[in-house]
Amino acid sequence: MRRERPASGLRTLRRLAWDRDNGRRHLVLLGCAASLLAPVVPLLQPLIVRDIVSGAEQQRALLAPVVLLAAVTLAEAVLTGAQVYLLKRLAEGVVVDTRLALVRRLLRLPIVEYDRRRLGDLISRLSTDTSLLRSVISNGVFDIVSAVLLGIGSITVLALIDPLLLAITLSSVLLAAVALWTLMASLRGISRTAQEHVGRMTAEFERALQGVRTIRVFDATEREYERVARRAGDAYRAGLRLSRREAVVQPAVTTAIQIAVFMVLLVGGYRVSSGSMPLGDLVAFLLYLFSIVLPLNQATRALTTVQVGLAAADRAGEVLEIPTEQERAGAGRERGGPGPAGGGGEPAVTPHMVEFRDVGFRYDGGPPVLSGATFTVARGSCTAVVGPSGGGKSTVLALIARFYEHGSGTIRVDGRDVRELSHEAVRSRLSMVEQGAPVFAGSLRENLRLGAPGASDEELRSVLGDVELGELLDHPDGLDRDLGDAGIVLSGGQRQRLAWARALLHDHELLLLDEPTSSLDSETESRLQRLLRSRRAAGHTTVMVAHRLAPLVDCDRIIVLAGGTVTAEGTHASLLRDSPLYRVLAAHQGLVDVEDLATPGLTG
Ligand SMILES: Nc1ncnc2c1ncn2[C@@H]1O[C@H](COP(=O)(O)OP(=O)(O)OP(=O)(O)O)[C@@H](O)[C@H]1O
Repeated sequence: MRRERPASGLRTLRRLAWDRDNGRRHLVLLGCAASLLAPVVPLLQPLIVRDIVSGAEQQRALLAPVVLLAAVTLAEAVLTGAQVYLLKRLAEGVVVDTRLALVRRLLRLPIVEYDRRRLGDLISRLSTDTSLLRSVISNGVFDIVSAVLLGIGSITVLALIDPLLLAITLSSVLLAAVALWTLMASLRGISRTAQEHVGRMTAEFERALQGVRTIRVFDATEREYERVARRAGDAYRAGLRLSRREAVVQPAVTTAIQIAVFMVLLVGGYRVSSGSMPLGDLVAFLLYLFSIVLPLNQATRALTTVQVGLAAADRAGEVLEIPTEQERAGAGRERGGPGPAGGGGEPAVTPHMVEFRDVGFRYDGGPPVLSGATFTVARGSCTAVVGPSGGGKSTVLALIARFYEHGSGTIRVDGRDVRELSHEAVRSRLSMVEQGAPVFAGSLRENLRLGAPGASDEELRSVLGDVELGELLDHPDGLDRDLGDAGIVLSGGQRQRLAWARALLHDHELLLLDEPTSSLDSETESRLQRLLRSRRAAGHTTVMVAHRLAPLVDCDRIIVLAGGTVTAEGTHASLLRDSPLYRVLAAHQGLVDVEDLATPGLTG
């Protein structure tokens, strides 16, 4: 089941901009100060203008108020510049922090989370959603604060100048407030839906790019385009719903202000002409009205931006609240080095490098994949796991590497219950060649150094020779050669040998191999087997999963896994004698005569 904890965008923003002591608090405080100061100038300006108008009417000296007006206007320009810079800086900081926090967490999630989620959607949270956060801070929250303060200040001054005109103004502005309130109630939800559609579109597009060759061959380009287009259409429609709400609100606010201005002009003009109101008061009143028009419009836009940004922060927060692999498993009682279960005293070397006792496992609520699986892998041995497709062989390797938490029973690695070890401690004992042998975009050197960052170029060249990849060094760029996305410039066999080279360089005591020779010719396969024999001679342990039995015949022990349980184990020779299933596998690969299949008990 997908776990969707409700995440609060506000909480996420607070965490990133304030809680973490990352030197950004002073920016937040300065931003707040600038927002508090920003309304002061527009509040002062009309009062000074009123003085100037009255002074002109009464033919008083105007120098002082004019100089004051110039100083206040200059101060406003400086303040605005400082505010813009501070807020942009704060916004960029929050965006980069969010991105880093997301990447940090996204690289450390339990493997099961990657199984559950669409990678494209996770990428869209990192790119599109975090960009939306920027405007929340740079022209969102603080604009609203300034506008509210300016509004309160203006209303107070307007009340002092003329309460009747203020009452007329407020009744019109109430209309705008109702429209705004209605919009805000729904904006965040619609925006969140729009962003989810963008996430799904990215996921569909990523899927299409990943399988672009297959799509071409099966003439499915147009159908794939339709899939992406459907998601783009969903995002477009959600965007339109958003725009429709905004389209109602913006004019409602503007019209309300215009009505207020007309009413003030009408009533104020009448009162000035009848002598019950000084002209300076009417001018000042109108200037105040105009001075809140712009911030009010700005605040309307800012409220929209904030809602969109908060929806984005919700989505980022959702990921940030998924516990990492380590957090979910609990910190692991011990992070330490090799030793027997229970620990204490001098670590003893146990005879088994891997031990499965009655292990039961199912993927994320699916059917049982392993049930009561029990076997051991002797230290320094080469052990193979064979069996029908889908029988759980790769799952065994995944559980040894602790990619998933097993349900029941006990798994020991190097004599230690894996649940007592941290994930890092388990993995510090092993190397792996995965099925499909992933190669990373980047240079040959970067790929080789993935698990051995300190390896010298000499060591890299030597290991390439060991796995028969010396030919790659003939390229003019040598170790700097760019291997393209997912190692596209390499052949399937080269990619597999590169995965071998990487695992050998990593050189840990336990080597896990999942179908490691499926793309190799028999000569290269023999060469790699010799490498395994020398590792075995050095006391290292190998667990190998393979369909083809030929490369496994000289393994010390072969485990036959079918239906999630170990049905037989022994050497190639003993299994041919004792395991009907193994004989069937061997016969289908031409390792024994088909007549042998007639042996009694074969179908049992
Ligand atoms: N990440 C996953 N999420 C859900 N189910 C999975 C996952 N990986 C494997 N399975 C299921 O678990 C079962 C065992 O898969 P596993 O890959 O371990 O088999 P296998 O013996 O290695 O098969 P093959 O020889 O074809 O590689 C299969 O039924 C498969 O569908």
